[in-house]
Amino acid sequence: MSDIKKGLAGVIVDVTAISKVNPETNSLLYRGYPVQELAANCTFEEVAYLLWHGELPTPVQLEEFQAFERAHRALSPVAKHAIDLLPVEAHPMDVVRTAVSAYGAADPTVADASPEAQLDQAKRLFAQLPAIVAYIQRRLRDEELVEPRDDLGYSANFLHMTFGEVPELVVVNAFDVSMILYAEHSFNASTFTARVVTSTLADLYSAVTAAIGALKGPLHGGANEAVMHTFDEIVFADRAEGWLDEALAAKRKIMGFGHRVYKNGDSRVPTMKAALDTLLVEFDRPDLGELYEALEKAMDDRKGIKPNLDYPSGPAYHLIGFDTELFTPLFVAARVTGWTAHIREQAAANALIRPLSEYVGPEERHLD
Ligand SMILES: CC(=O)SCCNC(=O)CCNC(=O)[C@H](O)C(C)(C)COP(=O)(O)OP(=O)(O)OC[C@H]1O[C@@H](n2cnc3c(N)ncnc32)[C@H](O)[C@@H]1OP(=O)(O)O
Ligand SMILES: O=C([O-])CC(=O)C(=O)O
Repeated sequence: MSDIKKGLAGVIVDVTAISKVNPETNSLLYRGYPVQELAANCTFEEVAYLLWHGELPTPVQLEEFQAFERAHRALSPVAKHAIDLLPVEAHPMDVVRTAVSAYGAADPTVADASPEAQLDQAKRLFAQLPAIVAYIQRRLRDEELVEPRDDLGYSANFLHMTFGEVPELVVVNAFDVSMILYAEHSFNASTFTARVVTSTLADLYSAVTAAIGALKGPLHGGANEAVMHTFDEIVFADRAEGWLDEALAAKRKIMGFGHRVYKNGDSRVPTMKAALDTLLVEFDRPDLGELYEALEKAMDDRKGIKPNLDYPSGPAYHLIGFDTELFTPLFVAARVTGWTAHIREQAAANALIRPLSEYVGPEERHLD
């Protein structure tokens, strides 16, 4: 057997200038800036701009970008129609995947792969995703669609479209931080998927739709949902150790823990945990904080495995008021920035991604 790296573990497949994940220093840089600094000082709109353009926007550029985003916030009739055709009980990740695909099929620029057209498509998808996700949430609760407000920033408007009101600033800020932290993470499975699709010269929407499919799985983005199911199972902090022992004995994977690249903790967790702490205070839920810490400690004691970003994000989205099934679609709304930055980077220096495999099936044989 030749030297096969299962899951491409440890394999460097290309270069990227978008983000740097460094497990040795436990750091994550977006275009050179530490993500913690961006989360403390920038809005998600500024970070999106940075990921696409390589530089933070000047005040004039930011104003232009905000005006564009606000002009494309209303749910597209095609996306709405596609959503309305699906059963209400369909999983929101399947619905968001379908809505993005339908939106792309109806875009007359879909076949235009020029850098300018792809940037425009990326920015429109960025503006559309809050409308898509908010509408899916409202439909699940049998509530009417809420029109966007153009006097609000991205996150405040997202929450307004979801809940029909703008929550306290502390909630908007925690949500905005989560969007920034989820925006980009180098060659993770969904981003790599987007790059593979782009490498065939398929359009941006095909690449994003495929990436949404890759994100859905619980080993990747689906873990933020699964974390909440874990908390729902355990309920009380003093049951965390016993629950964990049973789960490990049953060889269950504990969702929200472990990472392919970080082996000593995820660089984004302290920032997201701080945002979660503000929500635990705001919603007076010390019990959830105790449960969070009890499971984290038990997992560290038993396996020495640390939480990843999905661990604090799950309970944060729960406190903000989203149904659990909406957590991964929120990840989509954030990661569409990273995916589309990578799609444009792949397209600009393309090579078809087509690795080899070692054949282990039957030797050549013939029909009698
Ligand atoms: C935003 C994101 O997408 S972050 C990732 C979100 N995913 C999750 O939280 C799902 C749970 N975690 C996992 O399944 C894994 O940690 C992964 C898939 C994220 C990373 O996996 P890999 O790098 O392939 O690590 P691998 O699965 O080889 O784990 C190494 C060892 O740690 C164990 N391990 C790793 N994570 C976990 C976990 N969450 N629960 C229990 N055991 C774990 C494995 O069972 C394995 O043990 P073994 O050597 O005795 O077989
Ligand atoms: O990098 C990964 O493999 C998964 C991850 O944390 C992300 O996509 O944010």
